[in-house]
This record gives sequence, structure tokens and C-alpha cells, in this order.
Amino acid sequence: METLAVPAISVKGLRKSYGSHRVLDGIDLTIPQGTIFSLLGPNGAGKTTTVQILSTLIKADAGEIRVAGHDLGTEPDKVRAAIGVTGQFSAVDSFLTGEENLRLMADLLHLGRAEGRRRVRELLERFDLTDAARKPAAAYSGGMRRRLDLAMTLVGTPELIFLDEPTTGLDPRSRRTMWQIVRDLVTQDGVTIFLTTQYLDEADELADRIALLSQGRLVAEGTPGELKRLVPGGHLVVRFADPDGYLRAASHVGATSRDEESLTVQIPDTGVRALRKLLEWLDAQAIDVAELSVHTPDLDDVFLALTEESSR
Ligand SMILES: Nc1ncnc2c1ncn2[C@@H]1O[C@H](COP(=O)(O)OP(=O)(O)OP(=O)(O)O)[C@@H](O)[C@H]1O
Repeated sequence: METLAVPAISVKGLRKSYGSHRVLDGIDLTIPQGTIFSLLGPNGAGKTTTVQILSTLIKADAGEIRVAGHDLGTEPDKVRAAIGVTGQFSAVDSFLTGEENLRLMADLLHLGRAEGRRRVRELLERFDLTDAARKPAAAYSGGMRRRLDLAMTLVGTPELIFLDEPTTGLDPRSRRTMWQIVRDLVTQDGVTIFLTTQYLDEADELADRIALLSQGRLVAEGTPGELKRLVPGGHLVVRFADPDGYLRAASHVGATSRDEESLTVQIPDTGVRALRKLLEWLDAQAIDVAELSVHTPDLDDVFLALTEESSR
């Protein structure tokens, strides 16, 4: 559906160099409101630099950039008032309790006593921190700390949140809790999320759109599904029960690779009908299959293929 709303972020021709090193070399981006956008890229690709520029921490060398409807160059204060940043540079003070951290934020934002208390109580509850509210943050688990960090960002009711690696180091359950919190921010609060992550499954799970940054340029952009269709990678892996079956099948099935030691062949995945035909043929030949698995391309395949291509 076409939307007439102002994009949460629009970027045209963003450039940034450090000395002679071009870190961002002409980035164009549009992120609609109320969506989750993920910026991916190998180490040193320029993700942090992009976030730092969009969140007004450092200046771009060139580019037309609007964040939350405001021009980044001329109205940085308005941008700052509309955004929240969480992640690597966490604002959590370990010596203060969760509640004190949140109160401090409410005071900094001049929420007023009654409104501040109400907001703090509401956020403690929402992020499941009520029981731990009076404990120092130093005693919090990694997951609790992340939740507190995000809660602190929400005291100011931002329209747009930059989430920098929100689940790095968390256990699987805490990761899932965090994912649900992020989804709720979008569906319940209408917040836009700009997510950087080193986990491709996280981007796949959360993002509406993903852009892949490599050597200062966006080398691909689209929905997770669109990106996966960019690279071939779907294949079947069949392991045979005995060498005889392996040899007979390997010469027949159009394997793209085979491994005699493990009696395994890899076959391009050409769909359900082809798979049925293959199984029927194996059956007719009385060839025993020990194991069969279907591998669909994932974002790892995309990431490796496209970042490799661009560095060549
Ligand atoms: N203040 C700075 N001075 C000089 N070079 C810098 C500075 N900040 C970043 N760089 C360089 O810019 C490039 C991009 O860095 P950036 O931190 O944006 O990458 P990244 O994609 O966030 O990487 P990572 O995944 O490792 O965090 C790197 O080569 C880095 O060395």
C-alpha cells in the first residue's frame, strides 16, 4: 500500500570519510514509519558510523538527510527529541537501582513528579522489572539490563529508536523476549526501529526490510524474502545407506557435489515435483536413503555471497 506519511528516515547521497578513508560512499535510504529496518554488514562496513550520523552524534560530509521529518543538518535538536538510542553505549548506571535509573531519565526529560512516577511504574511493569526495581542494576542479568536500557529510552516516548545489537550475548530465551518487546514497540506504540545486528536470523525474524552494507555502499536492499531470492542456495542433501546405492544414484541425479566418504550427494532444489520424482526413482531402484534434508537459502548465504562479490 502506498503511504503518504513522511518517512521516519530519508537519506540521499550520504557520504562520510575519515581522512582519505571513505567509510560511507553515497548511501540512499527510505524507511517508512512504524516499520523495522535492519542494517547489516561485515565488521568495519560503516554501520555504527551510519547510526552515529542519523542519531546526530557525528556529522556527515554530504547528503540530504531527514530523520522523523526534520532536517538533520539544520534541526538536530528536533531530531534528538524524536529519537532514542540504545545499545553499545548503554545509559544504565550500575550503581543505581532500575527504578532510580528510570527516575533519573524522567527528571532529565522534565516529565514532572507525578507524570514521571506514573511513567516509571508503567515501564517497570511493561518490561517485567517491577520485582527487581529496588535492586542495583549491577545485580541485573544481561537480559534485564537490556530491558532496563530500552525502558530508559522509552521514558521520552521516542518515535524512532536506534537499536544497536540488542541481543548480543543474551541466552535464547532472553533473545526471544527481547524480540517480542521490539515487535510490540512497533505494533502497539507505532515506533519505527532502526536495528543493527550481527545475527542474520535476528534480522530475518524482525525486519520488514534489510539493507546490506559493504565497503561503504548498500549492495542490496529488500524484504528478507527478496534478499534470499537473490542468491541460489536451495538444495537437497541425500545420504545413502551403502556405497553401491551411492554410486548408482550419484551418476543419475545430477549432483552438484558428492562426497564418497560420507556417501552424500548435494542436488539443486528444483521443487516438490522433482523431489517426488527423485524419491520414486530411488524407490524403484531399491536404493536405500539414510538421510534426506532440504536446505533453503538463508540470510547467511545472501550475506556471504553479496559481501564477497562487493569486496572483489
Ligand atoms: N573516529 C574514527 N576515525 C577514523 N576511522 C574511523 C572512525 N570511526 C570509524 N572509523 C573507520 O570507519 C570504518 C567503519 O566503521 P564502523 O564502526 O562504522 O563499522 P561497523 O560496520 O559498525 O563495524 P562493526 O561491525 O565492527 O561495529 C572502519 O574502517 C573504522 O575503522
